[in-house]
Amino acid sequence: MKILIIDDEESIRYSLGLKLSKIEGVELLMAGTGEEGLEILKREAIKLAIIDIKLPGIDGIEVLKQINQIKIDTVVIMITYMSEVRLAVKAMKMGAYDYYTKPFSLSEIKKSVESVLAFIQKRSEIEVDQSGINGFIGSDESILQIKDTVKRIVNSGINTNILIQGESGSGKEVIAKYIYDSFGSNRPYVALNCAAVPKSLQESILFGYEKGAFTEAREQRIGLLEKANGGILFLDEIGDMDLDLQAKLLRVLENKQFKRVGGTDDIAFEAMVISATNKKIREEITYDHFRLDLYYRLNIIPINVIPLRQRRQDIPLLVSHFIDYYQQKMNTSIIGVTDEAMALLTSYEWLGNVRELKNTIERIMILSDRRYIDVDDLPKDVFFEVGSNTGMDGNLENAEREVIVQSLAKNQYNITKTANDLGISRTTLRNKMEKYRIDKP
Ligand SMILES: Nc1ncnc2c1ncn2[C@@H]1O[C@H](COP(=O)(O)OP(=O)(O)OP(=O)(O)O)[C@@H](O)[C@H]1O
Repeated sequence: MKILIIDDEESIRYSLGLKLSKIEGVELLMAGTGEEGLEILKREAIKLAIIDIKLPGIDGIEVLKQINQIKIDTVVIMITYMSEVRLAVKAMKMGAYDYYTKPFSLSEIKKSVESVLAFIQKRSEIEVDQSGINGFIGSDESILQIKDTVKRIVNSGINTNILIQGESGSGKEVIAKYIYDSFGSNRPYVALNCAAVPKSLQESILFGYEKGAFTEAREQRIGLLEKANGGILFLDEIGDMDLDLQAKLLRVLENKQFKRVGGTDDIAFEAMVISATNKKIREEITYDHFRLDLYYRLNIIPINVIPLRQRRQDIPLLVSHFIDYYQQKMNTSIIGVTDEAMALLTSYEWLGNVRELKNTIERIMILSDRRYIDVDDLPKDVFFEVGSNTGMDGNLENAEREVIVQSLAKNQYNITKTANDLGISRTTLRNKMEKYRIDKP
């Protein structure tokens, strides 16, 4: 399994590398900057990335953001100083698996990495077939409206263009697939994730090329526009499309034809174009990062997916959908969620939207051997973000008290260690101990 360490401190790369290289089957890669690390992440199948938050150039949080965008399923662990634990907690909300605080014990990190690798191994065993998980689940009014819009598009039989906007992880790709499935035919479905492909390669991938068009073009290659003919072209993260290419795409959409790179023949283009973006496209237009004319062409039918926190009634539905799915795949003991845990899951902010919820359930299903997911199975950030809301009812308060008591006991009532473990500040921990009348025994 390939592990990538991104840290600008050579001594950390060296010592961590030396320790982790003792784990059997591990291949280590190193990067001193976020940019270098991202290059490696795009090129290699990295299973685990250990990333320092503070880096020269783009920082660890930005690297994590880009990992989310290019949709690789690398598990991420952040490294941070105690004084920056808040950033690490933010990273966990963005999908990081865990964080280590400096200075750390190398032996503890080795142990922890071994258990993460066991988790990754177990997860890879169930990743054989994810098709069953692709349903478009939701009964919120906004989701029903989207389903209705899709029905109308299908009934009209017209090849229109659709722009899906929504936060990262809210289900834009799921909707694109849902549209495709709703046609119920064997049309082609071709996708390009603009964030995952370097801008310099986007054109040749989309348009294809003729033999000899440029030095590396040793033979003719058919592009995605051609492959999508008669079907659907899904342009994911359209906000990351190169500006020159935006102009060329606009011409294709207007003229309904194009030429391969280095080619002279016009090729007809007749397909539905579905684009998606989590960027605020209006702002991108203001900053001249995105062409207004292309926006109008793509946005014939707008679909806006609202964040999960604005359609909380869908959370229990999604939770049981994911539990059922993983239950069947892994045959785990978990078959449901306690009321207290569901209350927390429903109140949490889910800044990473459905993706974060799905990852949370998957992780608990792999790690827990209970029958019902309970409060202390939940990641610490889910627990404490909700726990700090004032409108918490008695049950949740009891649950929070219990987690604090357990964590204090585990850490021999060491305030710093416990606060660190729980991902909250020492002051917050002290306040909570006072509120719940928890005294040192
Ligand atoms: N309504 C839904 N029903 C079932 N699963 C969903 C739903 N919405 C999202 N998911 C799941 O959540 C994860 C993220 O969804 P998806 O990739 O569609 O998000 P996205 O909006 O395209 O994200 P990004 O902007 O980062 O590309 C996927 O694993 C998907 O299966």
